[in-house]
Amino acid sequence: MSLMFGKVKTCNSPAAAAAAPDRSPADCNLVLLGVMGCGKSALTVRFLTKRFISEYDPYLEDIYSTEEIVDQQPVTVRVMDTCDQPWASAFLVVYSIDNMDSFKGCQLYLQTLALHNKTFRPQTPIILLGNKLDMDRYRLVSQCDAEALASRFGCLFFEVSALLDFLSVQHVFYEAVRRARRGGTRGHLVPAVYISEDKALPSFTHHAVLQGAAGPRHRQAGHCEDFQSSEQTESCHAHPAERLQDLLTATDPPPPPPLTLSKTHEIELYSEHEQPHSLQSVCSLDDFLHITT
Ligand SMILES: Nc1nc2c(ncn2[C@@H]2O[C@H](COP(=O)(O)OP(=O)(O)OP(=O)(O)O)[C@@H](O)[C@H]2O)c(=O)[nH]1
Repeated sequence: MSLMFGKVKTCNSPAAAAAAPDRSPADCNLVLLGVMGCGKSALTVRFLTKRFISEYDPYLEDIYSTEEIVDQQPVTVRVMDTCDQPWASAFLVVYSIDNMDSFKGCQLYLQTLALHNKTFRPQTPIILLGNKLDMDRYRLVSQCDAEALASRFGCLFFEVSALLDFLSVQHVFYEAVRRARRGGTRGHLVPAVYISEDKALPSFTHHAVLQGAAGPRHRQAGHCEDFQSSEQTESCHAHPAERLQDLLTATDPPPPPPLTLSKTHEIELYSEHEQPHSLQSVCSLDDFLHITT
């Protein structure tokens, strides 16, 4: 699979221009992890475009870049929606508050990331993010449990609704940028780790699979009923902690894969009540989003 990068759009905002007249923005790579359907694409698109779009093609992955001003400092934020990039400035581990399996999936991600953070300094910030707050009446994951999990892994915790609330979503992404800055993780390379989020589901998927950056993205669900039992499987489906440990024992992190730029389009995105938001990407938004309406 070729990797595609969104080209950084020209910074149109006067505030951005005033804040950084003569220096290029820092980069911040945010990676969203979470099981299928927890709302990673919705959060990504909400942050990038201020809009909520209800349906996406789940097989499309992409990386988008946008220039933002966070605490008066310009930053180029690259958002990677469950991609297999080998580096991240911060991770957003997402679940849906009305889906307990998605929350259990987060535990596995956090365990895996915690192992990674033990080995490498500076630590890569992690945010546990409960999505679909608008579904509160169907809530299955309590705030209390989520706070406890976040505290266990030393990460921040937020609940948002990609459907209802742009500002809260923006706040979380900005907070990730702040944490990445504080942690000094700018430009920090981490080993190539690919997490197949579908297989990370403890209850209705097979196994969490960590692979090199070029690894495929598996979609088919397996039949493992018990997360613990995945430890006893063959090596290609080993427990993620074991696979990660293998990766971490390598002295040199693998180099990033070559970047392949495809067509570039300037996309002008309008929401009903907002100013136009300009975003340049490697593909048209319609390629990325499967808009059914
Ligand atoms: N009610 C509600 N629905 C949401 C919210 N965010 C996402 N959804 C819906 O949840 C479904 C899955 O959202 P996606 O953004 O595609 O989830 P994903 O995690 O990217 O899924 P994959 O791409 O398959 O991994 C879609 O039908 C969205 O419309 C939210 O905040 N509230």
